[in-house]
Amino acid sequence: MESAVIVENLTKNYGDVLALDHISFEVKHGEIFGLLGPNGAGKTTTIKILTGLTKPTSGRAIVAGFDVIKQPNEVKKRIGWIAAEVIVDDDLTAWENLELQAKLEGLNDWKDRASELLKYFGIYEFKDKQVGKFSTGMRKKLEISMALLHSPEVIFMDEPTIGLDVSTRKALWDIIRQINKDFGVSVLLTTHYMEEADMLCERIAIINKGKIIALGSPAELKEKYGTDVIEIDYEGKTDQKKLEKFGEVIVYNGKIRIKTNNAENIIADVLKQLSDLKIKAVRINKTSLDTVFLTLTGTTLEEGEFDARRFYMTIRRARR
Ligand SMILES: Nc1ncnc2c1ncn2[C@@H]1O[C@H](COP(=O)(O)OP(=O)(O)OP(=O)(O)O)[C@@H](O)[C@H]1O
Repeated sequence: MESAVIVENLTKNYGDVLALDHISFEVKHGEIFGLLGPNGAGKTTTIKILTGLTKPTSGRAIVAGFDVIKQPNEVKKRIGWIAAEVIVDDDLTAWENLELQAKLEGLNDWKDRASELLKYFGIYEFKDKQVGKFSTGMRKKLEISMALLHSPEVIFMDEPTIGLDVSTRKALWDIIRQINKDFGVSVLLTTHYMEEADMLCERIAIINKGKIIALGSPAELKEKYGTDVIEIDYEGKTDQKKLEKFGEVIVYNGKIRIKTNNAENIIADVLKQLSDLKIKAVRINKTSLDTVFLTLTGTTLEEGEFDARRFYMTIRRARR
């Protein structure tokens, strides 16, 4: 069977900005697939192309068996989309939101399905309550109900847990896993949270500056690119050369980073070498997707291009 999503050499220019640079990947049927990368990497642009909101400059994409450029309406019938910002209408009840969604989708027989979804998510008894009074978790459940109303084959989620507290985020991971299993829906989500990609996605593509720089299951990527990283905050002057016998060393901004396969075994010797420095903090980061990203790009996701201003704008939008 053809994959749920096929992306071939997708490229997108916004004027001089090359937002996507020949990316290719496939999402298999029934898979939870993640696009992981910092702000500005091209994640939203990818989702916008796959949901028909914008056209690629070149390349090809097939979603649920249809070409997103040539058959956008066929694609739209078969996909659900959950944006980073909350899309429910606070002034309406949950049921009215579903009714509006049904109208937008041109659905006639939607009421049984809507009841079934609200029951599935445990919010049926609140169906006639105004959504403005819902908790964040309940709103997310309603949003997902709306996205599932027309029984899509593929769901796109752009930064689904941005701005959520840790427990709501984890609850949402469970929901995403459940709908994937119970409704057989394939999921393509974007995230800049390493842990989210690691915990939730069967396979991920790491995207940076418009390019896919690695693709595989979290375990495969850790195996291939992962290392332990010793991180030392210091004051004083250090000689990088002295440390190179321990592994690959990066020194910048008052931080030393050493990539190694056996952090615990060498840490004492490393600190001995640095006895003339004022050591402020020492951390050992075991292999994780964060160290995979560091190996591939020389920077961590947080340091990368995480844009706090845009992040808080998104949260403000979500809270409105
Ligand atoms: N409408 C637009 N006009 C011009 N440039 C754009 C437009 N949309 C995105 N870009 C640029 O394209 C690049 C990729 O942006 P995109 O939004 O896809 O990244 P992202 O990984 O989703 O990050 P974010 O989480 O910040 O949305 C960035 O350099 C961005 O500034």
